[in-house]
Amino acid sequence: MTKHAVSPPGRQRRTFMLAVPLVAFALCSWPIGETARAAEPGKDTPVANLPRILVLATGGTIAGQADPRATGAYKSGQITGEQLMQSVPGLDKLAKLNAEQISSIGSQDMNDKVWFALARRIQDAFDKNEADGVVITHGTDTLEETAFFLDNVVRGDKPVVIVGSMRPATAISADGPGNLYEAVQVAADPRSRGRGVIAVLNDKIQGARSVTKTNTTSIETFSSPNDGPIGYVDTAGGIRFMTQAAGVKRATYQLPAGDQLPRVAIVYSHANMDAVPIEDAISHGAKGIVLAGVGDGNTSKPALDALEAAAKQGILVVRSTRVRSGFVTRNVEVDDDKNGFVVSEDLNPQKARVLAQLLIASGVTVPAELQRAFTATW
Ligand SMILES: NC(=O)C[C@H](N)C(=O)O
Repeated sequence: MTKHAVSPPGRQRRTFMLAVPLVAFALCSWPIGETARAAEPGKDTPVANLPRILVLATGGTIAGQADPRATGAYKSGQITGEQLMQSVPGLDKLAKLNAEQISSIGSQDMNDKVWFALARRIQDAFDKNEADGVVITHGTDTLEETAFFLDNVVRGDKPVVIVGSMRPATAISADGPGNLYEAVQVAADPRSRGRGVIAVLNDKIQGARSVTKTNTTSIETFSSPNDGPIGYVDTAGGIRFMTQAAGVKRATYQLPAGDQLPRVAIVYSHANMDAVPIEDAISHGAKGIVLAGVGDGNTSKPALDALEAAAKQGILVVRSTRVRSGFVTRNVEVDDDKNGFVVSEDLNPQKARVLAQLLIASGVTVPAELQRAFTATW
């Protein structure tokens, strides 16, 4: 050890006292690029300069209220979007807000009618330049399907953010107000443009293709098993985008006329699987069948035979998986080329179903084209 390796105690203290303010100054003035908060509207932004955010309320637990029937019981979709916004202090400093009620349902009741109404309203608001961004308040049960549907049918690059909560508005430590605040923060931020429909819950920003609900009741429920969040947001630190969302579409498909998508069934595979659920789906008029297969989108011999027969009848058969992460790959244990099947890649069964519906509605039948539609750019 040299004699300079250990400084005398007085010098150490002086160096330390000098270093602390220097480091603090450096940290405060460090240019933090994408994380910079300057782009975000704040308390000093004049109202006239605030972005215009259209809030479309659909119901869900975020709008839920306690039900006296039992402790912990509640009903979804009890309060309006307007009431929800009023319960969040400081929201009006982030954006000029305008709320519209599209529906008041738990998202277990989400349906094509509400999807079409949402898609048409958002498109109209963007086409007529009525809004700089949209926030959709939604139940969490089917939030990922709505996000994915809208990503495929709403054109443009203005932010569309979907938000929900796991605890009703009347709960102790309700997560809705914080989530809504962060959703508006993200929708109001120009850096959110061009990222497709994004979900904001519990401080995470996640892409429509990847995001999925992974826990029945915890507030830490949404994750993106194959690629993780695209960014983070919190009321103190602002927004940090880390990466681009996978497979961003923001419209490839036209909304079909009317307000209904073609019937596509999801068939869940398991041990000792027979062909009955597949035959049922066909007899009820399914135009497509998505297999929530075991492993890499596999299923039993009788079920495979029934699916092959379905594909021969012109029913679109998509192999997905009941496994939470990973990809379903073509022609591994199943001969997709021979059977006329499509694989869902990373799309879970519920999202593969939405895409199958849009493809059928668009009249796409060429196998290579169908398969291409399921393949994301990574
Ligand atoms: N946390 C929730 O929002 C669940 C509720 N069932 C819904 O999806 O509307």
